[in-house]
Amino acid sequence: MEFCSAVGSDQYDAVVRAGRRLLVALDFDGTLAPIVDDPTAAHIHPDAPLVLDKLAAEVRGIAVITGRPARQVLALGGLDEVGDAIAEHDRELVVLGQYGNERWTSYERRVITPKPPPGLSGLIRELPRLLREAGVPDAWIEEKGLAVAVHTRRLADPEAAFAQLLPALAEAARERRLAIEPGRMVIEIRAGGMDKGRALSSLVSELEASAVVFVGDDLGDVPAFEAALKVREAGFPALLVCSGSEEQRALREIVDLVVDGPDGVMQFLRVLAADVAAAHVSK
Ligand SMILES: O=P(O)(O)OC[C@H]1O[C@H](O[C@H]2O[C@H](CO)[C@@H](O)[C@H](O)[C@H]2O)[C@H](O)[C@@H](O)[C@@H]1O
Repeated sequence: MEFCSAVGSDQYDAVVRAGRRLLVALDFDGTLAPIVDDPTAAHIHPDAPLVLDKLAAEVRGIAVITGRPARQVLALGGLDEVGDAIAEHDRELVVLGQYGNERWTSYERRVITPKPPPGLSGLIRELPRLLREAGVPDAWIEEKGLAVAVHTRRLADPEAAFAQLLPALAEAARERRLAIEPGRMVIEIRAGGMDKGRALSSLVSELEASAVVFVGDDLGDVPAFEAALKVREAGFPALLVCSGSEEQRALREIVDLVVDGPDGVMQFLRVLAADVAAAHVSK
């Protein structure tokens, strides 16, 4: 493994030694699932169920922390079944959807979700007009219950459309006291007050984990990387891993390791599982 931070190698060794105290948290799109043009067809990497199962046997817990609605990611990820397999090792799979606003666990098997933020339904009604006025009438609108996402990936010039839309959608969000979440060819408008960092920090406390690995690919993952850094600053091991892409290079500056997209994530998790297992044997 080629680490890109000065502390990456030591942190990797320390999270391996943490073993059953280690929480591994992963983003979904671009990390566990390859990016595809149609968001409704973004299925989990075919190797992921087995890889997560093997890893779960060695660590404290596995979590998926995603911008997707929890129910959607359960279906696209086959995560119910992954939860069944993990239960065989007496481990829990936690899914935190909509940037931590929704929660599902393989022990409880129900999605807990808050009410949509005030202002969202009015904004959704206004969106077709806003898109027309921004000169991007054909952007795809994804209604997510607690949020709305506007996608440009399937347009003729996705980057230009994204740049045209961002100021208009940021203004519309600000007027309604909603948060804006730019991502890979997507601009999301959602409730503020929660992000993947808060979600990760709460989960570390809840599971009493004393080491963390977080893997993500996009700007919405930055708060989770920052939360992992706080774990490290508190004196516990934390490894920050980027699922690398040409599309999103900004994360490379803040992480310890860049792997080659979801294929690279699978390879990293396999090696991590094997190293943690070997460390248990040698104890
Ligand atoms: O937090 P994540 O799990 O990474 O979810 C973030 C957003 O991902 C989805 O959009 C992204 O993936 C699509 C499928 O590969 C792709 O077409 C799109 O361009 C990407 O931005 C999803 O549709 C959003 O709702 C999520 O918030």
